[in-house]
Amino acid sequence: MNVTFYKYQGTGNDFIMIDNRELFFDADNYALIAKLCERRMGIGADGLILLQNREGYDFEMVYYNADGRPGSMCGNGGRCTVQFARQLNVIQEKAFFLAADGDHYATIDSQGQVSLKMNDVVQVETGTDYYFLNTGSPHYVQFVDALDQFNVFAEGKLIRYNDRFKAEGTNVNFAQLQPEPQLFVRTYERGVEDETFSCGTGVTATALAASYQGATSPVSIRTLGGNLQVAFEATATGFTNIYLIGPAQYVFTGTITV
Ligand SMILES: N[C@H](CCC[C@H](N)C(=O)O)C(=O)O
Repeated sequence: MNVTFYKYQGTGNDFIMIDNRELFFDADNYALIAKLCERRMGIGADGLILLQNREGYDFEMVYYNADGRPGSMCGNGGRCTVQFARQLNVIQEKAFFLAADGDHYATIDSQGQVSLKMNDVVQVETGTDYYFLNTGSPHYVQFVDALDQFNVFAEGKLIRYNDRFKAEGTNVNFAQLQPEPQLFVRTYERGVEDETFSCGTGVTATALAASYQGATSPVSIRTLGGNLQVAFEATATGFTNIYLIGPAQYVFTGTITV
């Protein structure tokens, strides 16, 4: 079978996008998805996304981590799927779509920046040296010094595989407050099991955590793959009106025989 795919990236978090409106691609073939995401034997990506029809929505986003397993919400992938839906003429500059964590609204501005509304965060666990919250995916957030030199892979892996998290996994974000942009974030991603250049739900979680350390909305964030913004309002126990804003870019298209 020939599979036509589109490669997209959002601040360096890269995805294989497949137009599956006709359901030609077997969404349960996790081994094939892992193979396509593999960087030496396949196309190479941090994740794979199927764009599908869904009644009552412009489209549905079906997201898989690079290991082939169905993921939870992916913020950069969500922004890329919105841009992909526009390339396919499924939407113009506004979208209402379904993802793993529920409904999402998004808009694309004239600069190509995609603003994605994230689900409300109802609670934030605050530990002695960490925050733990769910922004569509689970995120552990720790503030550190000298983040440029920090071993994100080794330290992130230790937390992701500790007794608390090893069964379900968690994404692990390390962050540093700085003058401009306000925040620098690096993320070890579950399901990729490595540091990625950027993680949208992770940047969102870290911006919310940073508000307890004095950061104010909108928070500007630097990742290894570019800059993002997160806007939000605090509630009694969490946050509402959360937006993840940044670029989402088409890279190339191709066909692979599987
Ligand atoms: N890169 C994604 C996160 C994927 C979440 C996934 N790694 C998981 O929780 O299993 C993002 O931009 O939000």
